[in-house]
Amino acid sequence: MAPAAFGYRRHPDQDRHDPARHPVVVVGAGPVGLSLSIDLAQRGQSVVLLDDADRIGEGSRAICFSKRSLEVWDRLGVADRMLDKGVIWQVGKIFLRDAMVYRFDLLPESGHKMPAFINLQQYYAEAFLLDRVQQLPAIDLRWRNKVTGLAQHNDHAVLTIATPDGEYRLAADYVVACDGARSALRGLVGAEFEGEVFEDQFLIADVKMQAEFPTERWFWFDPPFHSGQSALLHRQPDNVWRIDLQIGADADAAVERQPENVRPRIERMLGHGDFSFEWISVYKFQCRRMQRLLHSRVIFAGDSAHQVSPFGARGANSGLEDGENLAWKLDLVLRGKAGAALLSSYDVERGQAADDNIRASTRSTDFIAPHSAQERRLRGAVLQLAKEADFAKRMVNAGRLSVPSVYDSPLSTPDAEAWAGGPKPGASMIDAPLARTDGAACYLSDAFVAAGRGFTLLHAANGAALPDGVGEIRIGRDAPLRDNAGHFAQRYDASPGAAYLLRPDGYVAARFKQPTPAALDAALARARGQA
Ligand SMILES: O=C(O)CCc1cccc(O)c1
Repeated sequence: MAPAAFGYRRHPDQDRHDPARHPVVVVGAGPVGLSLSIDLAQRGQSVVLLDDADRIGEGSRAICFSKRSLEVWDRLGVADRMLDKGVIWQVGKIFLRDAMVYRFDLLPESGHKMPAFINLQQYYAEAFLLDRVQQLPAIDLRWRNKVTGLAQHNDHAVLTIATPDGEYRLAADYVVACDGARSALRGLVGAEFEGEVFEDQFLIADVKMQAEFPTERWFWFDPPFHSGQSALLHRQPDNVWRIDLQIGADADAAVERQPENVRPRIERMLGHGDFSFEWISVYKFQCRRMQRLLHSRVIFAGDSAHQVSPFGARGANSGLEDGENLAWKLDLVLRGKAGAALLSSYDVERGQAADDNIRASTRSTDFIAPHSAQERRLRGAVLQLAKEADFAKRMVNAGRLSVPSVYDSPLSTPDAEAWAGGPKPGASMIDAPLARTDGAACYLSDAFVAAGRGFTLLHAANGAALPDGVGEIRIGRDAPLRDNAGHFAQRYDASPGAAYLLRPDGYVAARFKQPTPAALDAALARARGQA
């Protein structure tokens, strides 16, 4: 797909002597910056969104978007388009040479609005997000605005921005850096990435062809078509297939990415030459993060803050989760309804998530690219055993796929009662199928949006008085929503009277078997960073 280009337009801010002041400036109009801007705008904030390019990203880059990301996008009003265009999948298969050793299903149960994953080229995701941005007048998107300078003050930051008309300055209460792995803002705050860059290299090719492979994730160790290395295959829309081939530490990236050198590798894999290239790149796995995501008035989200290997699909998905975690907190802080403690919890929670992701990504990278002959022998034994033995299947790590982290958070109220199941404080809500009083089917995730996407009390109708400003999802025989199939009761261990206090990002702040007004008030204050 030819990338859509957007024109630079001079803004009146550029003619001011003193910098214009805005509540939030988001830097970077990739999936994370676009989604965060939409979220903030939907919460009533005005956002200036800057991008140094004049077009959406070329090449496919991220392709796998998780259930959690789709739930975020559903709240932002864009999931339908992503689902319509994307290819839905939930099954993965792992092969050793040409024999399958392991099969997994990422969503074996029904009753969820969103699928386990979709594959969708990043340029489509960005195009759909941009269309949504254009429906929201609160977002002022400025192309070819490149951040070149930063001055931090007590209660604001001032950015210097280069444009085709020269430089201007812009002040913001908060700047959110969604400007990607090569973040200019990370350099401007003087922060470095800390972590590992792995030596092994991978060749990515997006190949256009007619093929009958099922819509599943296929991963090979030591395949006959690429001996001694690993390979990955994913279907994308428009008959485009993502192929990742491990090419080792010594490969010359500049030579390997030449189409005439890629072609024979792909022909060996497919057994024919009836394809064309859409995109080719070579990358090294990196597992690293900034030590702090908050730098005074500049907040980092997505690849500017942390990087992981593509395997596991944690890059874009964790960036979208950063955005969702930040949007409601920034909104409350900008409204003067919460203070610095709430923003600090972004650093705590998303820092933990970055560590989880880096840990998972490092483990799978070590499995895919062993460091020594001994590690390679051990891996060979695990793969052989995995054909028969369940314990060995669990040890095969070809990049387990992105799941949301469970936060050990200062915003959570620990359980005071014993629960047999259900999402615990710090975990994200789980979807469930429900019915309205007229019998129409809906999902718990729909009810959360309908309740206003603020703090929400989700309860098995208990007559509890709602704290001020809290939305409600009431489920029960005499309530607006029914749990006819019992999925809600089972997924939430929800006996009559049980209540979950949900945060605006759908995470559980607290839960009670029989809440009292005092317990709810205390949990709410804590979840707002006030305790
Ligand atoms: O299936 C996976 O583990 C992720 C696939 C993926 C995602 C992003 C880039 C890429 O080359 C592969």
